[in-house]
Parts: sequence; C-alpha cells; structure tokens
Amino acid sequence: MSSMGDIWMGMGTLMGGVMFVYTMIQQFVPRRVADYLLVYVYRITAYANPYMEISFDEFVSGDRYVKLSEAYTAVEAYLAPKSKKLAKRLKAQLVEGNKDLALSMADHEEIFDNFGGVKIWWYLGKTTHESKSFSVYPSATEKRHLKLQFHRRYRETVTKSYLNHVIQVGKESMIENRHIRLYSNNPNRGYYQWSKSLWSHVEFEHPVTFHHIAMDSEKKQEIIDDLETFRMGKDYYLQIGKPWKRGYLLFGPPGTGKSSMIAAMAKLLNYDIYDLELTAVKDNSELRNLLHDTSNKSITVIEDVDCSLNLTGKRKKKKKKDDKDEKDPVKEKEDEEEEEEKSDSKVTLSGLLNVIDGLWSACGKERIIVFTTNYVEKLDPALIRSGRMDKHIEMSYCCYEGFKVFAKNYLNLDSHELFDTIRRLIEEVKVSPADVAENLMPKTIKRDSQLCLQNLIKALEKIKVDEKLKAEEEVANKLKAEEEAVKLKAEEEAKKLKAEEEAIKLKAEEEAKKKDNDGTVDLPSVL
Ligand SMILES: Nc1ncnc2c1ncn2[C@@H]1O[C@H](COP(=O)(O)OP(=O)(O)OP(=O)(O)O)[C@@H](O)[C@H]1O
Ligand SMILES: [Mg+2]
Repeated sequence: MSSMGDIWMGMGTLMGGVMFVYTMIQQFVPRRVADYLLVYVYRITAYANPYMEISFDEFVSGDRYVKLSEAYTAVEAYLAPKSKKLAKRLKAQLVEGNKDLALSMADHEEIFDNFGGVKIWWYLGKTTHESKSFSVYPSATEKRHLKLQFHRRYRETVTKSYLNHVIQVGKESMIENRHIRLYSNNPNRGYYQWSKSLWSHVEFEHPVTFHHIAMDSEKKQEIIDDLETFRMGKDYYLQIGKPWKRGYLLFGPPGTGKSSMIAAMAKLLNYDIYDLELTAVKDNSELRNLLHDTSNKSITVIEDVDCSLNLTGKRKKKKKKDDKDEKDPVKEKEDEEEEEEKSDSKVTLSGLLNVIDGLWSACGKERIIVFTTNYVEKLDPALIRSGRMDKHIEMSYCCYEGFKVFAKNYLNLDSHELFDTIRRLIEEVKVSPADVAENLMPKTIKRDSQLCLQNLIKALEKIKVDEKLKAEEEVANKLKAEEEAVKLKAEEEAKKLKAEEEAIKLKAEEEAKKKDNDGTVDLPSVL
C-alpha cells in the first residue's frame, strides 16, 4: 500500500512538471494565454488529486493569550496508542508525573488509520517562526499541526462520524491518563510570567484517599455519595436550571483533616485543585480573572477563609444595627464601604460574593469551591448560606472509629487487646486526628505495633490529665471570679448605704441650720 506521503510526493512531482512546462510556454505564447492555460492545468490536476485534508493547529487564540487547542490535544491522545504501534519514527519524552517514557509520533511522521474500511492518513507537521522578541523558550516559536488526509468520496463519513469518534475516544483517553494538577496563584511566578497565566501548577502527588480519612464511616459515605451525585449530575443540574457547581464548607479545629479531605475529594473525582491564596490577590477584578481562568472539573480552594478577608465586618455591623434598632440604609451602605476600604485586604467580602454568584457561576461547569475555617462562627452568614456553600462538613476530634482507620492504615491492625483502653480514653478526651496519627506512627524501623499503641495511650492519658487540670483551673477561676463579684457587690452596697446615710445626715444638718437662721419657733398645732 502506498503511503499518503508517496501520493503527495507524486502530486508534487506532477506540479513541479506543470510549473516547468508553464515557464517554457511563457517564452512562446503571450503571458495572458499562458495564465489561462495554467488555470485549466490546475483544474485538471485537482481533478486528478481526489484527496482532501483537514488540519488541527496546536495553538489557538484565547481571550488574553494563545492557548493549547483542545481539539489538537484530543486528537493527539487518540493517536498516541496508534503511533506507538505504527509510526516508524517516534519521539520519546518524560512527561510530568509519569514514571515511564511517553512515546509519540515524531515531527513530519505519518500514520495510517482505518475507520470501517475508510483509509485515513494522519501527518504531524511543524512550522518554525523566527521570533522577533528574545525568548529562552525555543518551543514558543514552533507550531505543530495534525493533518488528516482522505479520499473525497468519504467526506461525509469523515466529517460527520470519524471526527466525532476521534474527539470522543481522545477525550476519554485523556481522562483516563489524566494527572491531577495543583494550581496556585503565586505572585512570584518566576518563569510562568512569560505565559501570562495567572496560575502556576505542579503535579499533585498527595497519596491520601477517602480510605485514609479517619472519621465516622456513615458521615464519610455521605460525603462520597454527595460528590458522586454531583459528578453524575450534568443532566439534573440542566433540568433544575442551576449551574453545575457545588460549594463545600469544611470547618473544625486544627489538625482534624480539612486539607486532607480536599485532597481526597480531588482524588475521588480526578479534578484539578486551584489553591486560591486570597491575601495574594490584588483586588476584586484580579479575583474575577483568577476564577474565570480555572478549568472545568476542578476544585477551587480557599483555606482559612476567616483569616483571608475581613469577613466579620458585616456581622459586627449587624450587631450594631440590632443595638440601635433602626438605622438609615444609606448611612449603613456608606459605613459598609468605608469598613471594606479600611480593611488590609483589597479583596472585599462583597467582591467575593459577587464573583461566586456572578461570572464564576455563569461560565464553565463541573466545578467545586471549598472553604475551610477553624472558626465557622466568625464567618458572615451570607458567605456560607446554601447556594454558596451548599454542604457544611464538620471535621471534628478523633472518634474511636477514626482511630480504627489509623490503626488499620498505620499498623495494619483490626483488633488488639489495647483497643478497649484506647476506646475508653478517646471517648473521654478531645484529641485531633493529627495527634492520634502522630502518636501511632512507628518511630523505629521494627514498627512495633504494641509500642505505638502504648505511645498513644500515654499521650491520651496526658491529654486527660491536662484537660482535668485545665477544667479544675477553670472551676477555680470561675469560683474566684464569682467570689470577687460577690465581694464587689457587697462593697458597692456598703458604699451606697454609706452615701445614703451621709445624704440623710447632710439634709438634717441643713434643715437645722435653716431653722437657726429663721429664729422662729414652731408653735403647737392646737394654736
Ligand atoms: N481525619 C483525618 N484523617 C486522616 N488523617 C488525618 C485526619 N486529620 C488529620 N490527619 C492527619 O493530620 C495531618 C494534618 O491534617 P490536615 O492538614 O488535613 O488538618 P487540617 O484540618 O487541614 O488542619 P488546619 O486547620 O491546621 O489546616 C494530615 O497530614 C494527616 O496525616
Ligand atoms: Mg488545613
């Protein structure tokens, strides 16, 4: 079977011959007649060449910068396994996050595909442009394109069925081989600056999954079901007329697994993570651009949201309003704006709310936003109401079930004689899963499970003693405060009594003085 390259080579030779004849003819006939003849010759050669081509460029123009074409990457993914089998020249490279070498078609290589008897040739072309500006990235001036060639009699089949098939299979393969990325909006992006992207990324290699998360199993299953329902919810969200997005609020004391939970969520859904550092965001408009630049199938995370913004302002104002009962709404708005201006962060609460409700909701799909906080009570209720933060998940102190997850994962233990002691202690004290994990970690190469459990028991007992001491101290402090309050009250009452007595005494003295000054004597009333 002749390759498409051979066919094109043949066509090239033919066209070369035509041009040679054209130059010769020009010497004998007027130019006008020669051009006329050339048009006919082209028509005849076009008729002789029954092949059509469609090309996919590697880069397309985006809103603000040139971006990788989705269609190109899908075709590339479709061709990858075929290239490995069929291409004579392959390109090998180490792809971020992959241990194995990735083999793909080399530049200017061609492979053949068969779609239900229709023959298709794929060709990987490359053009190189001289860049006017200096760049240390030579690849920025190289552009590739994938070209498919086929007989024009299959035009319908190729444009209607084959291309859909290629894109679908390509996308499925991309999802299968996808590596999760962790993006961050680091202002010191270094070399990422050249790409004008607001986000820089690294491969996300966190090993945690839901299997490792220590918490009540029913609660864990509920979260998994919620995420799965969201993932499968494309048609449902369309039906109810809501953007395909969901907000999760993770709250709880430090070390209870909020960040670990986000990693497990990303692993379960195979979504990228966008770690949004709000304090590094210049203003509301940059926040809008950042969220606009997140991709579908992603989780945008704002950790410790209470520390990132002045989110307590509104609440405080509400309290003030309650105190005074009525307040002029214009004045209230002015106060709000003033308070937001005074805040250190240039991203405001209203800015964040607007972005979540507005542009971010209107563009893209299959996106999750997660807020974490240690102090849920500090957050403005507007920020965490349903529709913004749809599901609130409390990450709490370690329970016995949580401990069992650690025991299994860390020590491969399902049961042990010390479990009962641990159950009793863990139910009595407040210990974070992070502390349980740390105490269960083997500290010797021998990995002595008994020793690890004993370490945990010791730690729990110490927490119990500390908690008891703290509670006693609190009781003592309370008692002391109460006694002082009683003493203070008694003193105040004594002072008050003394003041009253003095006032009576003063009054009597004044009256006596008055009588003396008048020189009158009261006569008996009978007169
Ligand atoms: N529920 C949990 N399940 C499994 N591991 C946990 C859990 N909670 C904490 N850990 C362990 O403790 C470490 C710290 O947990 P993590 O960073 O997820 O806590 P956090 O709630 O995000 O804390 P912070 O509020 O300080 O950010 C993790 O690396 C993990 O090993
Ligand atoms: Mg955290």
